[in-house]
Amino acid sequence: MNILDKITLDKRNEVTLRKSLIPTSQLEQSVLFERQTISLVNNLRHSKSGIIAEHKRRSPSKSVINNGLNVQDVAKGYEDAGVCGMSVLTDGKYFGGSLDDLLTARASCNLPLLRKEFIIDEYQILEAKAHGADVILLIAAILSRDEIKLFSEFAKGLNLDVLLEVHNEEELYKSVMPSLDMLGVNNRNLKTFEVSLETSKSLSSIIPDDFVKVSESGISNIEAIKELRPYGYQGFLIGENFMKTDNPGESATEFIKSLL
Ligand SMILES: O=C(O)c1ccccc1NCC(=O)[C@H](O)[C@H](O)COP(=O)(O)O
Repeated sequence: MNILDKITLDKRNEVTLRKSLIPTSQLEQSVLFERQTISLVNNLRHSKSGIIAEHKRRSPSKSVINNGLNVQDVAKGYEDAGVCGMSVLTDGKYFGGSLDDLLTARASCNLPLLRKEFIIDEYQILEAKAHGADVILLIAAILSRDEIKLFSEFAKGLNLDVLLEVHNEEELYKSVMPSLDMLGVNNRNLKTFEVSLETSKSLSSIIPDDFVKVSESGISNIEAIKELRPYGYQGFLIGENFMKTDNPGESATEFIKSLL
């Protein structure tokens, strides 16, 4: 069983439990449910850096990255650095995140926030909206085409942007549809955890121009971004490179300064 299968299996049990504890009507009554969302895709279209900076305490590939930070400082630091958006991992078991992290990030900055989660149920999209997210992630490797259509249309109905993540050609061909805003290529091989920018480069030409292209994972220097831009990438999702430092906001500031 690969890591995504394991995560998805656990997620199904987790979502069943969460649904039994908090009814959808309660999520829909959250004050944040009525808030006007901020579009990440618009920011990326007009940005010079295209950086989406992530809050990530640990991961299956790296175990601990950084447990000593608070979300508020990280969110404010990223906003001051001038990133386009912030990604907040909300999975607890594998990434050490939570919906509280999303809520804290929402209270701390005005950046578009991506709920970085393994979405397998519409309920998680309602949770995202109720906790201040502007964007959801859908992962093609764990969803059928029908599920991608259902979840992306549901998210668009809530004024959320949709980032669809693929790892290969097959996932890309299966997923392309008008209810997506951004197509993300994940450079991390989930069997070996190796990262290679070649994945983004090789898939770029088959991503239709209607979508903003985002390269995800393993971006650790500005040279990577300079290499990826000629392939049409406008968004760059960076986690570990910032989070492994004592001050992710400062690292993002330095990174963006040397990029522009
Ligand atoms: O990061 C992992 O080890 C991982 C393992 C299995 C599924 C997903 C995983 N990561 C989620 C992400 O997409 C990354 O956190 C994100 O792209 C940032 O990557 P990085 O800059 O390499 O931290």
